[in-house]
Amino acid sequence: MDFITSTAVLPLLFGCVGVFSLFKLLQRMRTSAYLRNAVVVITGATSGLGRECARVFYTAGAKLVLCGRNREALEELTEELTASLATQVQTHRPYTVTFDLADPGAIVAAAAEILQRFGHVDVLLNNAGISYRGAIVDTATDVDKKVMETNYFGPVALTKALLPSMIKRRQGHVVVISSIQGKISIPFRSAYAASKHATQAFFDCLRAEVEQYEIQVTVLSPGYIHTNLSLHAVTADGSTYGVMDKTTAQGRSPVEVARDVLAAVGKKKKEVILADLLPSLAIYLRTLAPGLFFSLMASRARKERKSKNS
Ligand SMILES: NC(=O)C1=CN([C@@H]2O[C@H](COP(=O)(O)OP(=O)(O)OC[C@H]3O[C@@H](n4cnc5c(N)ncnc54)[C@H](OP(=O)(O)O)[C@@H]3O)[C@@H](O)[C@H]2O)C=CC1
Ligand SMILES: CCCCCCCCCCCCCCCC(=O)OCC(=O)COP(=O)(O)O
Repeated sequence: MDFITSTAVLPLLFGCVGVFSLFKLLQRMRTSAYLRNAVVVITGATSGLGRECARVFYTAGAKLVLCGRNREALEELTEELTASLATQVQTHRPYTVTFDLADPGAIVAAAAEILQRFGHVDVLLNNAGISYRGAIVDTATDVDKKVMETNYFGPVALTKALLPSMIKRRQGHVVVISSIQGKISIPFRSAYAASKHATQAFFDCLRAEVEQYEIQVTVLSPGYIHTNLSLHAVTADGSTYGVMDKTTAQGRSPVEVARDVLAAVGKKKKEVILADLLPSLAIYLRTLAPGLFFSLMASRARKERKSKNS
């Protein structure tokens, strides 16, 4: 046994570790080469995941275009990034563009400004989004529209505004942050889940249509992340929810998720689920045993209503 361990198993083990490490190193080098000096547009850069994505893409040497509605927050982030310690690659001072994704005219103007300034976009990271809490029966249709405008029509319009220049160059990468709720629908999230399902569908269609131009499309579906999403969520009457939910507070660190986003973009992944086992299994359950999934969701709705009323 000792003989086998020393003569065969150990060298094989070291060999495997060596090959794996080399593979990882090559992957990191490929990501780094892909993003160095690349023009990367990030929406929702003022907070949460977008802010952390800004950090990792900046450190990778990308030429960032930071987008959001809050000019001051964008300027603050720019100063913070440029003041950060030297990295291994040359970094670039981010450019900021302020616009509301619910304003179609502002989106077209922002895309024109970005193209005027940089000539092209290498990576568009559609990250901005808003969540919602409420019962369908109580929810004003304007609330449904607001969520769809921010999470669906806004990213669609921005993508369409930048797509012709990507097609012309036969180069570009469209990335979208969807959600596990783009795959399964849970009670009291109707507008949010609908907007994320629509996002998934649209960008799946886009992927197929632009493959001929060598344009990449990556859809990422995270589970809970510890950001301000629940604080910023809109409720049935249009007011802000303003609560840090336990599920959000116990979610993954946005720093870690941003690293996963960077890796997925670097590897030009088509789709990535960034969630724990249970939500990932729930996606399979929805497909393979929909009746059981619907019963579980109905029970979840009953429990949630009961705890709200008690
Ligand atoms: N946190 C979570 O548990 C999960 C989040 N996600 C997704 O991650 C993405 C980022 O959210 P997260 O960081 O968590 O949440 P945050 O609330 O922390 O950040 C949301 C960002 O979106 C921007 N935004 C919201 N509305 C608009 C608008 N109308 N126009 C332009 N920008 C807007 C905000 O900018 P500002 O208000 O300054 O304009 C902010 O920068 C979202 O798409 C979300 O659905 C997916 C799965 C889980
Ligand atoms: C084979 C056994 C399978 C067992 C599956 C049981 C079903 C469990 C249901 C799990 C539901 C998970 C919901 C996850 C939701 C989520 O991660 O959402 C991410 C977000 O976008 C969060 O937004 P929110 O505004 O809702 O905080």
